[in-house]
Amino acid sequence: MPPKASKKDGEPAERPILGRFSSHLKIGIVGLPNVGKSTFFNIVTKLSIPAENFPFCTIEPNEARVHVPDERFDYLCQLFKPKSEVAAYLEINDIAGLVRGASAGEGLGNAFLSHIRAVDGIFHVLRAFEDTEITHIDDTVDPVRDLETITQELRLKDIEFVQAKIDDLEKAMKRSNDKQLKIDHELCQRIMTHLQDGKDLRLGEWKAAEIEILNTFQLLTAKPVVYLVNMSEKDYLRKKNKFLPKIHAWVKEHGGETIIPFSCAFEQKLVDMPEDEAAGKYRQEGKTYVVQDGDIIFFKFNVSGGGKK
Ligand SMILES: Nc1ncnc2c1ncn2[C@@H]1O[C@H](COP(=O)(O)OP(=O)(O)OP(=O)(O)O)[C@@H](O)[C@H]1O
Ligand SMILES: [Mg+2]
Repeated sequence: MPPKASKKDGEPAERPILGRFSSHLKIGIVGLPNVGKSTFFNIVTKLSIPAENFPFCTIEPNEARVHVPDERFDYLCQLFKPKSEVAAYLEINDIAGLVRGASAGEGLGNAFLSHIRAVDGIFHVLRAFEDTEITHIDDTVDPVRDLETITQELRLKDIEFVQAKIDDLEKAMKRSNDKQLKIDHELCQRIMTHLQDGKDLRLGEWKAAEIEILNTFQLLTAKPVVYLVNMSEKDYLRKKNKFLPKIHAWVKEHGGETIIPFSCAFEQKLVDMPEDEAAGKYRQEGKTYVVQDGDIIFFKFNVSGGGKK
């Protein structure tokens, strides 16, 4: 059962999270080619899959499990000294880059869809670093255009899926008077209108019963998203990037999800350092900031890769 939206006096209603609820969470790294997805994957998982300067370097998805550090878990273990300690982990999938027209077979075609369909949430990596040596599939660095490209492709794929569902339901409705078919058909039509209006499904207002049906579809635009803004080391350290305000404005207008600015270039350096040296550097410089609901919250990473406020 998905959590219901609750509303305390004066507080805005919390948007329910669509999706599968399980103790085995999978997150997919999504974005245009050559934006730093595999580099990010290598940094978080401490692996070394190919992350080279050419589009479509990744074809097959790479998967890894990462430990999620949590000082509350450590505290409880110290307090209760349980016989076994099973800490939380997250499965991360590095997915091939998407391009404009991907939903119709451009680039690496449709294979990416099953990979995105299989995850519970999306890390959407955006390129906000300028480097003439690193090819951009659309020639110029423009993360807001890239956001539009990716979200449009995901929406188009959802439209295709829902249209097929509507066609199937209409065929079934000719053969049977089952009330559930009518309910599903009406919901699919509302989903379709929502998508055709250019809106992602996770931003819709759905009733609990509708969420249960929606969750069986595993639609791409229903998945929760965190935006990872990959900037140059210099911008990251001075906490300034010319694209960030525009990205922030776009995200605010399209659901206001979490934005995490970071730098693959900076993180890469730290990964290659001995832990003590990296920890020292993190303490000096390793502050990042999260932009959520218009607020900028500073927090420090710790060396094992997790963030704590
Ligand atoms: N912040 C950054 N500053 C400079 N260069 C970067 C930065 N982030 C990544 N790169 C470089 O960009 C190139 C592409 O990175 P990567 O292979 O990780 O992209 P990708 O999104 O996985 O691409 P694909 O979809 O083609 O697999 C690499 O040469 C990487 O070193
Ligand atoms: Mg890659």
